[in-house]
Order: sequence, then C-alpha cells, then structure tokens
Amino acid sequence: MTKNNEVIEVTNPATGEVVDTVLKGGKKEAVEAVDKAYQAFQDWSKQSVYERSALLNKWYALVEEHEAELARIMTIEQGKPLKEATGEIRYANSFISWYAEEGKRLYGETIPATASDKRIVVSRQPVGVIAAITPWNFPAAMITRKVAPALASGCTAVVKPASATPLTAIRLRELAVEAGIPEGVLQIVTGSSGEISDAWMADERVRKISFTGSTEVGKSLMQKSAKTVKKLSLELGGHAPLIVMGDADIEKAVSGAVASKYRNAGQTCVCANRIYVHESIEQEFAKAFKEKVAQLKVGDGLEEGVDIGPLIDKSAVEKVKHHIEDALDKGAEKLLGNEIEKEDLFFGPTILTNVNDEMVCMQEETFGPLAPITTFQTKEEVVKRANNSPYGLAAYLFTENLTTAIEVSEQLEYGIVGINDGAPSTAQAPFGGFKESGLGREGGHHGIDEYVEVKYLSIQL
Ligand SMILES: NC(=O)C1=CN([C@@H]2O[C@H](COP(=O)(O)OP(=O)(O)OC[C@H]3O[C@@H](n4cnc5c(N)ncnc54)[C@H](OP(=O)(O)O)[C@@H]3O)[C@@H](O)[C@H]2O)C=CC1
Ligand SMILES: O=C(O)[C@H](O)CS(=O)(=O)O
Repeated sequence: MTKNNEVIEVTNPATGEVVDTVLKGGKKEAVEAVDKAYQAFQDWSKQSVYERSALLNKWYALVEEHEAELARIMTIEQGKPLKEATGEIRYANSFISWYAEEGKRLYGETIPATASDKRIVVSRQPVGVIAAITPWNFPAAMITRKVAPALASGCTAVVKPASATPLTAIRLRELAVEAGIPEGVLQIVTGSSGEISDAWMADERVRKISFTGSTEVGKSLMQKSAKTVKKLSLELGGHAPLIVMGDADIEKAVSGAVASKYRNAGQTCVCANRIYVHESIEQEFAKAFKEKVAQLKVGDGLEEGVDIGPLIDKSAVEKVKHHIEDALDKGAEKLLGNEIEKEDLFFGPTILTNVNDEMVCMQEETFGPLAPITTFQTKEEVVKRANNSPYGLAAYLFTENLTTAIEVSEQLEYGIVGINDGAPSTAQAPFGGFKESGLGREGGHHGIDEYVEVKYLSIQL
C-alpha cells in the first residue's frame, strides 16, 4: 500500500533533471476520487447538454489561451518537440470542441409498437462515473479523447495519467475547473497504477473503463473488469504496415512515411512499423526517403528546429537497439543510422533495408525512430504479409490507382487505413483497431456511444 506523502519524480527526458514531483497516490486517493465523481454525477447528469456544452466551450477557450504554457509543460515532461506538443494541444482541444457539439446530438427514437395502445421510446443516457487510464506518449490528447465525450454525455470522470507525464493532465484539469466545470466532475489521481486501477475495478460505482496503452495491460484490465461487468474501451498497441505500390507517387509516399514514422520519435501506436515497397521502385524510394530523413534534427524538444526529441526512457532506447541489432544479425543493411553525438535518451532516425519478416522489428512494436524497408512483388503477397500480425490498428497505402486503393484497403485488417495519407488521426473520425489493437472507437459520433447506455420506455396507454 502507498504510504502517505510519497511522491513520484517527474523528469525531463532530454536532460534527466527532475522538473517536479506529484503525489504517489493509491487506493485511498482512488476511492476518494470516485466518491466525489459519484456525488457530482447526480447534478452534472441532470444539467441540460447545452449547459454542459457551454462549460466545455469555456474549457476549450482556456486551453487555447494557455496553448503555449501547456505545450511547454508537455515537452518538458514527455520530450516531444515544442511544435509537436503545440500540435497535440490543438488536437486534444479539438475533441473538447467536437464533443461540446456532439453531445447535442444524443438523439433517441420512437419505435412503432405491436399493440395500438402501447408506445416505445428509446433514449441514450450517461453510464455514470468513468475511469480513464492514459499513456505517456500523448499526455493531453489521450485524456480529452476520453473525457470530452464522457462529460458531454453527462458522465463524470476519474483519470490516472501515466506516471511519466502527469503535469499536462493536472494543468488541463485546473483549466477545466477554471472554466466552471464542477470540481468533482473531472479528477486526476496520480500514483501507483496497480493500486489505483484495482480500486476502480472493484468499485461498482465505476461503470466504464477507458484505457489507452499497451496490449498487455489492456488484457489485464479486460480480465479485471469482468468482476463488475464494466463497459470497456481499449486503445492498445499497433504495428502499422506502410505499403508503397509500384505506381505510387514517390514524393507523396516519402512524405507520408516520414510523417507517420517519425512523429513523436516513432512513439505512437499508429506509426509505420514496417515499410513494404514494390521491388520495381525500391531504389528510388529508399534514396528519396533517406535524403528526407537525414535532414531531421535530433535534440531537446525546447530547441528551435528540432524534429526528433528524446525517447521516454532507457527501456525504450534498449528496445530500439535490440530491434536494430536483431535485424542486422539476420541480414539487414543499415542505410542510415543513429549517427548522433548526443547520448542518454536521444536516438537518431534509423533506416534498414534488405529486411525480412523473420526480424523482430517486423513482428513486435518498436515504438521508436526505426524504419525497416522490405520489398514485395504482388498485391496478393503484400496484403497477406501486412495482415500477418495480431495487431490491426493503422495501415498506410500509397498508390495512384483508384481500383488498387479500394481493393487493397478493403482487404487490410486494420481499423484505420491512410490512403496517400500518413497522418489520418482527427477528432471527427472513429479511431480504433481490429484484433488485439483494442475494443471500441474514440472520436466521431462512435466515440460518444462508448459513454451512454441505451434505454427504452414501453408505455401502456
Ligand atoms: N492504441 C492506442 O491509441 C495507443 C496505444 N499505446 C500503446 O501503449 C504502449 C506505450 O504506452 P505505455 O504508457 O508504455 O503503456 P502502458 O500500458 O505501460 O501504460 C499505459 C497506462 O497504463 C498504466 N498501467 C501500467 N501498468 C498497469 C497495470 N498493471 N494496471 C493498470 N494500469 C497500468 C500506466 O501507468 P504508469 O505510467 O504509472 O505505469 C499508464 O498510465 C505501446 O504499446 C503503445 O502502442 C499507446 C498510446 C496509444
Ligand atoms: O497514442 C497514440 O499513439 C495516438 O492514439 C496516436 S494519434 O491519435 O495521435 O494519431
């Protein structure tokens, strides 16, 4: 059990310095948060969605006003370059504005009854208190992508951010309270993930768990949620194939591959993890890709012009190194690689060629700036290889042929397919995966359905 006043140190991955500390909370703090959220739900859920929407829009305005402050907090605790952190704050805020309006469209329906003296009325109501557990790679967006639809629908929320990146979450919640959202409606609990999540799992007042993180932890939460049959949203790991057909526009494919692969230093669940290039254009693509990647600047995310910040921790660096060493041992060749004078958590963009599917990087999520390139000969071959994964989150396809685009994307077993687009994520679209990449969708009108229960009234006249 967590002792009173224990703290968690928050470090800057670019410098290793401790930038702040937060309470290492446990079961006591987890239960207290649910007490407050349950109490707050009684009033919050009874407000009209227009009243809730007005408060969400005030929150949006404050987040926009404090964009630079929030971006700096994120870069200091997570490492991503300031320009990416600013982009994430805008992306995170877009969920607040989108769901402030979507809540107004929680329509019901009437259904013709069999008996002439009966009426059937269907409505959608908030599930109640929801618990969100979020990862370090998107410290703002992974919170608002859950909390915005939850609050808009009338739910209240308790959130445990990743221990590496709690500061962004804490500041976002301060702005929510400043906007007039009642204290109990949204709470952040920092600390021991096991103790906190176990307390929430056992608490029958918590009616929904929304998790973003590794597939391993997601499976554990899925098992624990069975005890009280909680609704579940899981956004888990990915292993995205990026396919470049022989007829692709090389410039588009290179730009899309760089955008997908090196965003957040490759630490996203939708990053291209394997690059399949038709054998007829491999040399042309590899040359152009290397030229563009070689221009990427590695450094402290606070520095002007930095494109790739540090990885989140030592284990992340070791994982990337292992994937590279394994591939080289199995015959891969290094086209570009990690020639940087920095050390610690910095890792330069690396490109491997002559890659085969036996290599670990072609099977396990790298979560780092490694781009393995392999070739293929036919559409049938590349679809089979691309689908040969327990993951099914994002895939990318570059082609100038419309028939190929439709036929191949329909065969890809992935929840998100970017066609000539390396950056498909957006608030209005249903983000989520097939297979072991998760359950449910976040974003779009699908995303608010995760936070409501459907009820019907059968009225005897
Ligand atoms: N599909 C998607 O949208 C996304 C998927 N991911 C995946 O997550 C992984 C990287 O993120 P990462 O943060 O390391 O993932 P983790 O699963 O380790 O952590 C995610 C969150 O879960 C918490 N957690 C860790 N262990 C447990 C546990 N046993 N019980 C309850 N909660 C726990 C963490 O807390 P603490 O920080 O205290 O350990 C953190 O808040 C990658 O696999 C990536 O693909 C990441 C982002 C998005
Ligand atoms: O956590 C992630 O990797 C995000 O879900 C990816 S995105 O939504 O920012 O594209």
